[in-house]
Amino acid sequence: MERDSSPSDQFHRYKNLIQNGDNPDITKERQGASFNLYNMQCFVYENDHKLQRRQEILEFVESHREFDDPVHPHFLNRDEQIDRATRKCLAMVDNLDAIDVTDYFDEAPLYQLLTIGRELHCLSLHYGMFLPTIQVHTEKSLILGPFQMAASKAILGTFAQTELGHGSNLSKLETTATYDATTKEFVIHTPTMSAGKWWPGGLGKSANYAAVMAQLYTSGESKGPHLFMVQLRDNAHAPLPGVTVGDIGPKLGNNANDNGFLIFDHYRIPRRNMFMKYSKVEADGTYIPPPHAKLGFGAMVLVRLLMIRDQTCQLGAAAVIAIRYSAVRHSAVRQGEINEGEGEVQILDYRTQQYRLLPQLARSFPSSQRMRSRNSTSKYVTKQINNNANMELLPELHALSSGLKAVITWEVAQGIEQLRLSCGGHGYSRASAFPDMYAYAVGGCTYEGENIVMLLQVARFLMMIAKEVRSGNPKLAEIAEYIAKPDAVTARISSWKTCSDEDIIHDFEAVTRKLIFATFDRLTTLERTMKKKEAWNACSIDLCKAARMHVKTYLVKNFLARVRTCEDPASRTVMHTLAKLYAFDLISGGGGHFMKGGFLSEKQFNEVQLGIYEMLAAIRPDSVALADSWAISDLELRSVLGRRDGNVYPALLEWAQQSPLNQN
Ligand SMILES: CCCCCCC/C=C/C(=O)SCCNC(=O)CCNC(=O)[C@H](O)C(C)(C)COP(=O)(O)OP(=O)(O)OC[C@H]1O[C@@H](n2cnc3c(N)ncnc32)[C@H](O)[C@@H]1OP(=O)(O)O
Ligand SMILES: Cc1cc2nc3c(=O)[nH]c(=O)nc-3n(C[C@H](O)[C@H](O)[C@H](O)COP(=O)(O)OP(=O)(O)OC[C@H]3O[C@@H](n4cnc5c(N)ncnc54)[C@H](O)[C@@H]3O)c2cc1C
Repeated sequence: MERDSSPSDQFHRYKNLIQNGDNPDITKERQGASFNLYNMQCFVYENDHKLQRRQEILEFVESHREFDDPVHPHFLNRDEQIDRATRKCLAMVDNLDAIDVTDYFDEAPLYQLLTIGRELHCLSLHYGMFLPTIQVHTEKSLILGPFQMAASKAILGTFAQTELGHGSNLSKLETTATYDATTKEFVIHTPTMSAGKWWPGGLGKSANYAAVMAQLYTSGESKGPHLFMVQLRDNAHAPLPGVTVGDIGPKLGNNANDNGFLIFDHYRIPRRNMFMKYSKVEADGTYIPPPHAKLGFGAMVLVRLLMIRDQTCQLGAAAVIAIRYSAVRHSAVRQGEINEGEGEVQILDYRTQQYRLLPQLARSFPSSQRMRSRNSTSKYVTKQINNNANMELLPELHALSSGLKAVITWEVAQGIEQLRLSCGGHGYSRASAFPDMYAYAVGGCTYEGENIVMLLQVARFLMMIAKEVRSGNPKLAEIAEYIAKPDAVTARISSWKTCSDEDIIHDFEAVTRKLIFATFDRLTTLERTMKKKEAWNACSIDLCKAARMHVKTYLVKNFLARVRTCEDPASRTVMHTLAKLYAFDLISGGGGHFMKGGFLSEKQFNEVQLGIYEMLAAIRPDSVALADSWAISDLELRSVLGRRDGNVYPALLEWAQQSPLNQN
C-alpha cells in the first residue's frame, strides 16, 4: 500500500502552486498611490541619508551568516531562546563598526531589531541603562575608565533598582549603602526579604556588574537613594562572596532576557564606586548634596526618551503588517459582500476595517517623528546642567519624558491589540508577530516608571503651573505656555477639509486648559478639608485625565507642525490628512471632554465623526504606500502576514512546517 505523503510533502506541493511573484492585489495598491514613495520615506526619516543608512545596515546584516537563524525562534524553548539571543548578541557586538553606536535613536535600535528581533536579550540593560548610567552619572575626569571597560565589554552591567517590596516609590527602597570611614568603603546590604533586588535585566545569568540604587547612610545619617557601581561576579563568572544572584523565571514576554534577583550580605565596595558626579561622600564621610535632588534619576529620564521612539516604531510595524495583510485578504461571507454578486472584496475596503487600521497608522507617525527634537532637548538640558548647574529645564524634561512615555506605551499596546484583531485568526498566530509585539509593548507600560505613576508626575507639573497662572505671576515652560492663554468659549472645529491647523490646536488647548483648571479647583477645594496627600489621592483620576490630555495636545501640535515642514506637496497632502485623522480620532474618543459645557456643539461633533469617515475613504487608496513609507524590511518586520510581497499563505505553510510537532 502506498504511504501517505508527509506534511512536509504536502506543504511543498501547495507552496509551489501558490508562490509566483508579488501578490497582484498588493502590487495594484502600490501602483495607485498618490505620492512618490521615496519622497515620503525621506520625509518620514527626515532625510535621504537616514534612509540610505537603513539600507546599508540591512545589507550588512543580511550578508553576515552569523546573524542567520537555523531554527525559527518561535519554535525554541526558553533555554534555547536565551542561547540564540546570546549568540546573536555576540555577533552583534563583534560587528559594531557597522553602525554609529552613539545613535541611540535610529541606528542602534535598528541594528538590534535586524540581528535579534524584538526580544530584550542578555545585553539589553548593559546598552540600554548601564552605559547611559555611566555616561550620565560619572564625573568627567573618571568616566573614561568605567565607560571604556563597559564599552569594550570587559564588564557587563545592569541597572538594579527595583526591589521585591518597592518599584515606583524610590524613596522607600530598602537596600542600604553604609559608609565606613575607617576602611573607606561602602557596605551594601539587603536588610529584609522585601529589599531583595528583583527584575533587573541581564542580572540572572549575564551581568558581572550592576549600577545599584541603595539608601545612602553616612556619618549616621540617611541621605536617600544613590547609585553605586557594584561588581557581582568574579572572573570565572561565579557570584562573589556576599552576593546571591539568579534568574526570576519566565515572564509574559522578553524571555530571552535573564531578569534576575540580587541579595547582598554586608558586601563591601570601595568609596570611589559611588557615582559621584552630582552628590559626593568625602573620604571622612562628609556628604556633598547634588545641585538638584532628582539629578540621581537622570538615567531613567534618558531611557524614557529612548523608549518613546522604540515603542512607536513597534506600532508602525504593527500597522504595516495589518495594512498589507488587509490588502491581500479577501472576504465574501454573504453579509460582507459590498456589491452582491461582484465577488470577494479586499478586507481593506470595509469601512470598519479602515477604522481599525488607519487611526493606528496615524498614531504611529507623530511620536516617532518628534523624537529627534526631544533628543536635542535632552542633550540641551544635560549640557545646561553640566556647564552652568542650570536646573531650570529639569522639571519640564521630567514632565515631558514621563508623560510621553506613559501615553505612548499605552497607545502602542492598545494599538497593537487592535491591529491584531483586525487580522482575524491569523493575527493570533505568532507567525503574525503581533503576540511578540504586544508582549514587548505592554512591558513598556510598566517598566521605567509605571504609567499611572508617570502620569501623576505630569499632573504635579500641571498643578504647579495652574497655581502660578492663578497667582498671576507665571514662569512658564514652553510646553505649558498655552495654559496661561485666555479661556475660549466656543470650539472652532468644522469640516476636516475647511478647518485650519490653528482651529484644531485652539480647540485642543482650550479643552486641556479647562480640564487642568477644573482639576486644580477640585484639588484645592478638597485640600480645604483633607490633608494634601489625601486630597491628591481623591483627585487622582482627574489628575491623570488632565495629564493625558496635556500630552495628547502636545502630540497633535507637533504632528501638525511637522507636516508643515514636508517639502513634497503630494506627500504633504496625505500626511496632513493623516494628522487631521489623528486629531479628529482623539476628539471623537474624548468626546466627553470636548462637549462639556457645550464647548463643542452637537453639529460640530457630527462633523468630526463624518470627517473621520471621509478621511478614511480619502486615505484608503494610499494606505499600502503609507505602510511602505515606514521602509521596514521583511527581516526587521519578522511577520509572515506583513511580508512585502504579500505572499502570505505559502509563507504561513512554510512557517508551520517548522513546528517540532511536524518533524515526526
Ligand atoms: C529602549 C531601552 C530598553 C531598556 C529596557 C529597560 C528595562 C527597564 C528598566 C527599569 O525599569 S529600571 C527601574 C525604573 N524605575 C522607575 O522608573 C521608578 C519610577 N519612580 C520614579 O521615577 C520616582 O520615584 C518618581 C515616581 C518620579 C517619584 O519620585 P519621588 O517619590 O522621589 O518624588 P516625588 O515626591 O513624587 O516628587 C518630588 C519632586 O521631584 C520631581 N522629580 C521626580 N523625579 C524627577 C526626575 N527624574 N527629574 C526631575 N524631577 C523629578 C517631581 O516632579 C517632584 O517635583 P515637585 O512637584 O515637587 O516640583
Ligand atoms: C519587563 C520588565 C523589565 C524590568 N527591568 C528592570 C530593570 O532592568 N531594572 C529595574 O530596576 N527594574 C526593572 N523592572 C521593574 C520596573 O521598573 C517596575 O516594575 C516598575 O517601576 C513598577 O514598579 P512596581 O513593580 O513596584 O509596581 P508598583 O509600584 O507596586 O505598582 C503597582 C500598582 O500600584 C500603583 N501605584 C504605585 N504607586 C502609586 C502612586 N504613588 N499613586 C497611584 N498609584 C500607584 C501603580 O499604578 C500600579 O497600578 C522591570 C519590569 C519589567 C516588567
